[in-house]
Amino acid sequence: MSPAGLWAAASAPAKTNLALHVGDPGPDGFHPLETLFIAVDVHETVTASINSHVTRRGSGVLVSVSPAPGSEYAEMIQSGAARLSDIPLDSSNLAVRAALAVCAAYECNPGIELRIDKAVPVAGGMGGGSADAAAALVAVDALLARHLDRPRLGRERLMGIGSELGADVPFMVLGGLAEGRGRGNDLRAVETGNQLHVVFVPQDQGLSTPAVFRQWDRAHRATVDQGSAQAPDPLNRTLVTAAAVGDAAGVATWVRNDLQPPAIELLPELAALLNHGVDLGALAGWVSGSGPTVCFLARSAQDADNLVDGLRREHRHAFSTTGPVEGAQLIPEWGTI
Ligand SMILES: C[C@@](CO)(OP(=O)(O)O)[C@H](O)COP(=O)(O)OP(=O)(O)OC[C@H]1O[C@@H](n2ccc(N)nc2=O)[C@H](O)[C@@H]1O
Ligand SMILES: Nc1ncnc2c1ncn2[C@@H]1O[C@H](COP(=O)(O)OP(=O)(O)O)[C@@H](O)[C@H]1O
Repeated sequence: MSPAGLWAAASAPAKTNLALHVGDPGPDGFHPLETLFIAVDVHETVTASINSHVTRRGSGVLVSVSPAPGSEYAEMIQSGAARLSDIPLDSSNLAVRAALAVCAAYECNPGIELRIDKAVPVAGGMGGGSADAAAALVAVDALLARHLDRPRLGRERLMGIGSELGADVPFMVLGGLAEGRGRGNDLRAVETGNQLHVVFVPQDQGLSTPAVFRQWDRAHRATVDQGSAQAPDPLNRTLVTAAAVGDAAGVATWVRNDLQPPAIELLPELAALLNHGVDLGALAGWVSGSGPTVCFLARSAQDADNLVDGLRREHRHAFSTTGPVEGAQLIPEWGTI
């Protein structure tokens, strides 16, 4: 706890992509995307406090990570399917980078301690590190505004800062359902109605996002080499409308992830799992983002629970979520702000 007793906590959701259309990379190596993000109700929580002792150590931001009690991630740690040591605790941690970026915006680093309560499996294509960054942006903004008695930077400015940290970070601040273009950080919010029920099946092994994009490149080398770089296909408006109104059958028909084939090339067992979920009653299955977490769409909360039960009977990790949910938020009752 900070000597001044000043601390703030924020949560941010995980995501999947109901559409992920990839174009040929530009000179910076990044791939232009057309994507439809949906934020789901599994959350990372970041608690930030001021600790002047921390300024004398390293970057001036200290981070610790614990599995969120009761989360599937905590179970994965307990069963040996995931290791906390996969998460860096130095200045490459996305939450640390986010805290430092907010400090830079305020031109002040009084020494900050971060605690991450992690519920989102690591390197799974669910944007857990980006959610940590988004929650840290919101928590540290509130903390420094109060510490310095200044107005908060606010959501728009935090999304701009998040853009510099990673392609997914601005969406984790925004949340809901949103179309993403460019690197995925040029966002347009979509108004939504009913909720969708999505079952996530995390894998014991992670996949590196750059490795999956490189695998995609191998299959598309011909067009890049010929100097005829292809833009990503535009989003399917029928899918966007179906997701907006919570029409699960419509989403199941049109869901599309261009990174799924390269993810399956890197982890071939994903193909059988995708078919198996549909055999167990899912409306559709897809790889979440760059994978390897697999998602299944269920018609109802009951169908989602039945699917989770079926998968868990086979000793798989699985949990059900709903979305869209809101983006990064302060948790007033967890802080002194
Ligand atoms: C694929 C997606 C889909 O939402 O997320 P994940 O499923 O991995 O969570 C995103 O595009 C990833 O977002 P994020 O994980 O924030 O990526 P970044 O840190 O910005 O970039 C990591 C690396 O991915 C590659 N990258 C990322 C985004 C993009 N539009 N083109 C790319 O080629 C680059 O090699 C980059 O160095
Ligand atoms: N706070 C963080 N939590 C998890 N991973 C992090 C974090 N900060 C940096 N990383 C690094 O980012 C990589 C991707 O993590 P993550 O965001 O969970 O996956 P994905 O990009 O597939 O959604 C990890 O393998 C890890 O090395």
